Amino acid sequence: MIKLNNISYHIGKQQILHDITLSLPSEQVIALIGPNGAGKSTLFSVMARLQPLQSGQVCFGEHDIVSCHARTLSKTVAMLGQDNQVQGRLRVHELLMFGRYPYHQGQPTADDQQKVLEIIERFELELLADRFLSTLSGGQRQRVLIAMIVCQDTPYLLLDEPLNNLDMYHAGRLMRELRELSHSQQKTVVIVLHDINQAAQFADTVVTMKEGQVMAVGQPVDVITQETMKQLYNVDVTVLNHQGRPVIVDSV
Ligand SMILES: Nc1ncnc2c1ncn2[C@@H]1O[C@H](COP(=O)(O)OP(=O)(O)OP(=O)(O)O)[C@@H](O)[C@H]1O
Repeated sequence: MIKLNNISYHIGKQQILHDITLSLPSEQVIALIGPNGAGKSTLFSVMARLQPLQSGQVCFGEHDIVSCHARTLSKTVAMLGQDNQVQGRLRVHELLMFGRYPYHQGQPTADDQQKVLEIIERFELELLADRFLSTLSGGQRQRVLIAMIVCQDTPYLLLDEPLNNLDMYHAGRLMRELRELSHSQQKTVVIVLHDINQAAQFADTVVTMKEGQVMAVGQPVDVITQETMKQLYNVDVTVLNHQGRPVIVDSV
């Protein structure tokens, strides 16, 4: 379980996060949705200790991020940010091996090699594995970055808009892989999505955020409603139902 207690965050005089208290269940895909500027990325950065925790408490299972050793945290939670600059002349398989760094500390073992191969297969990266990152398209690079995060093999994954640049096939494949990882490998995947229908189709739990606050938490069918979409995004939508899950259609 991920527990957030009374998280507030300021940048200068501006309050970005307002007293967020939230418990997120384990072994689920949890979609975090909300309008631009709601504070989703800021919350992720605080949770992954990329930004200082100014107030409150964040726990991933038994690990409190404040008292947790850096190496333990890197084996507990992995985060894909929105702004991913990969520097240097690296091949895809070399980047994936970086994801294993918390385990091998610079000296990869056969287990690390095996994990990288498994992830290459899982994410259908065979044809890209020997390519230099600088030669990849935007979507290919995004797929490789996600694969690197999964290589870290942490029980908790925070993915900020991972569907950016992905085509329909790869977006669907990724969401299915994440669901598979959560349900069969006991991963807890929290994922920021702007595509509400992806959240509706694949998430076990949906969390909505607006203006630095959590508005609602629940199953897609309970959270993704006409009223919620109006409240969050100020858009009028029609909500259909497909196999027990909502599908939204913009009514304008
Ligand atoms: N370095 C900064 N200085 C000032 N304000 C900032 C800074 N970083 C973020 N903010 C503000 O904090 C708020 C939350 O930003 P954040 O990036 O967390 O939102 P988000 O929900 O991830 O948005 P998006 O969906 O657009 O990615 C926004 O109003 C943003 O302008």
